[in-house]
This record gives sequence, structure tokens and C-alpha cells, in this order.
Amino acid sequence: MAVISTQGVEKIYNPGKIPVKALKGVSLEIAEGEFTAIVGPSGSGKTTLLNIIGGLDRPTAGYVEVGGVDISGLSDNQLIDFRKDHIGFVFQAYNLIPVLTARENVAFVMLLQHRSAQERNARAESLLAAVGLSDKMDKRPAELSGGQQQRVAVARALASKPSFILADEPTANLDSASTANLLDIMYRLNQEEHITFVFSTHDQRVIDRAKRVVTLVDGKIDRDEVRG
Ligand SMILES: Nc1ncnc2c1ncn2[C@@H]1O[C@H](COP(=O)(O)OP(=O)(O)OP(=O)(O)O)[C@@H](O)[C@H]1O
Repeated sequence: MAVISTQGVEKIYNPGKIPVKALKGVSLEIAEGEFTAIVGPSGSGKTTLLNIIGGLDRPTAGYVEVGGVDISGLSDNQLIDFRKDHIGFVFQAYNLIPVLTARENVAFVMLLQHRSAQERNARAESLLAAVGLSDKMDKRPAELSGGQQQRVAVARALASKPSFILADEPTANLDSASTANLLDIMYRLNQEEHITFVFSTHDQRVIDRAKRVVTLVDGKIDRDEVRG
């Protein structure tokens, strides 16, 4: 079954007098368990597409279904609830909360879902252990390296038990050791927990690990390659 389905998605930004056509009819199906990279030149529409799939932005035209729900039919409030329950984000715009520890950052998402304190703590600890941060649970973001912060972001994205994880440039600004580490974690979660990952990237090391590579050029899908 498709977890994500877009049909003829168009996005026109109109900040000034000249409209910018960021997406020009994108039709894409992502099945459960995929580990898919969205690649393409700067400005080709990767972030715009992820924002639309994640319900952070609405398309100008076209249809978006996530987990069988037509998200274009949801009100803004319904969309907020839908995102919270179904989608894990590892976005740069979704930074960690600086005054909270790693454990509290992960647990916070579950507080919004009204889970018990016991469940929040237990799950936060097991997720942070899964991303190799057992010894950093009580550190605040400023006390962690960029790679460690990204791993907290992955743990936080998983906390809500989402249908899938969207990651916008998850390895941007990471050194090679942190990139390899984060990729291993994402890959393992995909293989062992069957969590669907869709991520945009410029990073060849990340592209090399993807099982499917969708290339956007100028707002359209130029290539869609599934690897064996
Ligand atoms: N909020 C906005 N208002 C106006 N134009 C925008 C906005 N966001 C993006 N654009 C434009 O839409 C096009 C696609 O941008 P987008 O950020 O989706 O590309 P991208 O492939 O993610 O780029 P990069 O790899 O540089 O992050 C670009 O021409 C960009 O300038």
C-alpha cells in the first residue's frame, strides 16, 4: 500500500510580482518500508515537495494522500493533529528546544499526544539508546555536537510512532563520521522496524545508501530509479 501518494502536485509561490513555479505536476507513490532519497539541483523543489507531503504547506493544485487520508481536505487544525500523530520530521526548521535535555526533547512530542509520564520516559530512553545516546540523555542541545543533535532529532521523530519519517537534508553540516553513524541508524530502523524514510539530500554518501532515488529537475520528476 502507498503510504504517500501525490497526483499532479503543483506549487506556485507568489511573493512578489513574478510567480515562482516550484513544482510543476509531481505524481509520486511511496510504499511502506521505502528508503527513498529525493535529489536534484538547488531550487529544483525538494524542500517544497517534502513540505507538501508533510502537510507543512499546501499545494496550489493536485492531490496529496498520506496513509489513505486526503490531507488537502483537512482544516489547519486537523492538519496539525494529523502531522503530530502520523509524521516524524527531521527538518532544520524543527530544531530541538534549547532549554530541554535530549530526553525531554524526545518526551515532549509524546506529552502532546497525552501519553503517561511513565511511557514517555521509557520510550524516550529506549529511542535515545537506539540512536547511541544513552550517555547524553541529560544534555541540552548546546552541549551536543551537530551529529548528536541530529540523532536526537531522529529519536524525537520516532517518538510519536509515525507512519513515516521525512528528513530534509538530514546530514547537512555533519562530518563524515557523524553522517555514517546517522545513516546506519536510519538504515537499521528501516530494515529492522520497517519504518519508511523519505529524505532530501545533496550528499553522495546518503544517495549511495538509498534504495530508491527520485530526481527532481525544475519542479518535475526527471528520473525515478529503484535499486536492487
Ligand atoms: N517561500 C517561498 N517563497 C517564494 N519562493 C520560494 C519559497 N520557497 C521556495 N521558493 C522557490 O521555489 C523553488 C524551489 O525551492 P526549494 O526550496 O523547494 O528547492 P530545493 O530543491 O529544496 O533547493 P535546495 O537544494 O537549495 O534546498 C526555488 O526557485 C525557490 O527559490
